Amino acid sequence: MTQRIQLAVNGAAGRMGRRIVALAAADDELQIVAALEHADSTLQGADAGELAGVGNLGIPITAELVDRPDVIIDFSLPAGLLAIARTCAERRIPLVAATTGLSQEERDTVLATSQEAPLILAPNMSMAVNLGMKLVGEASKALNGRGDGVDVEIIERHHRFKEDAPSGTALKFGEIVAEEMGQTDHVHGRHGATGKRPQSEIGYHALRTGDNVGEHTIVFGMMGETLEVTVRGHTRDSYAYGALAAAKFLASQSAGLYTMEDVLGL
Ligand SMILES: NC(=O)C1=CN([C@@H]2O[C@H](COP(=O)(O)OP(=O)(O)OC[C@H]3O[C@@H](n4cnc5c(N)ncnc54)[C@H](OP(=O)(O)O)[C@@H]3O)[C@@H](O)[C@H]2O)C=CC1
Ligand SMILES: O=C(O)C1=N[C@H](C(=O)O)C[C@H](O)C1
Repeated sequence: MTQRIQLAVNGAAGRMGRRIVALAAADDELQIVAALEHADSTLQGADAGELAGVGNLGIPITAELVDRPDVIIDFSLPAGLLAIARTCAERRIPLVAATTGLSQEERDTVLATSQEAPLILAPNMSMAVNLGMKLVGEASKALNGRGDGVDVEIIERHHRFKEDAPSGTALKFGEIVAEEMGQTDHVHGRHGATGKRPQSEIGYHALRTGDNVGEHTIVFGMMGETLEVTVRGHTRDSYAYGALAAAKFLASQSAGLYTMEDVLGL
């Protein structure tokens, strides 16, 4: 029998961490070897499988990574990602980094990990969202320079518990559009006497309602017609399956920066 890929999960007691634990526990190619949380977590010592609803796995939530797993998946907070990225660089452990809400400086710090270890840093691991990014890139290229102008607005909806806005995915969509169309002003919501809308803007609108697991709509508004690209998550497993695929991909790579396009073959 081939050796299973030994997986550690950072943020293992969170909404995403629990889905990663549950799906990895049912995956013949993976073995969960560590479930990490910050030292102050009230869930220290609890069994990761029990928390994830898949029964006792004999893997307690802990703050310390004792052994060297083949790969780590992180869904935590910026501070948690920065700490685990440091560990991955020191021990040359492949890292799938999914946490959003990083400052530019934090992002650069995490990206530097790729000099020592294989790294994917992606705001969204879902197949549909990553395909949506390709489609939005194509649309932006095709619409660039259109005579009567194209107004791009990005609307995202997430659950009430989300701690960052706009979503990392919305920002990435904006980056993709701006790369093709050249908008330089990124505007977050509008209020008051805004004046006419300049073509140099991309507008971002973050809705926070109930238990929404994530929706993104990219609006290309023109004179006479509108094109919209929408991606809707139905469950968190859309992200979790992508993260597990990324972990399997990354476990056998050498140090460097990889993308979800590499993983998904897009
Ligand atoms: N790339 C992608 O595809 C996706 C990315 N995300 C991103 O993943 C992140 C987590 O989302 P979600 O699971 O919903 O959030 P949760 O708040 O449910 O989970 C985060 C977990 O990380 C824990 N944590 C906090 N600080 C640390 C630390 N220093 N070290 C280790 N663990 C820590 C939290 O503990 P405590 O609750 O005690 O603070 C919590 O258990 C967010 O940034 C979100 O935007 C989410 C979905 C998809
Ligand atoms: O916090 C979430 O839930 C999500 N966060 C990610 C983001 O900020 O883009 C990805 C997904 O939309 C779910």
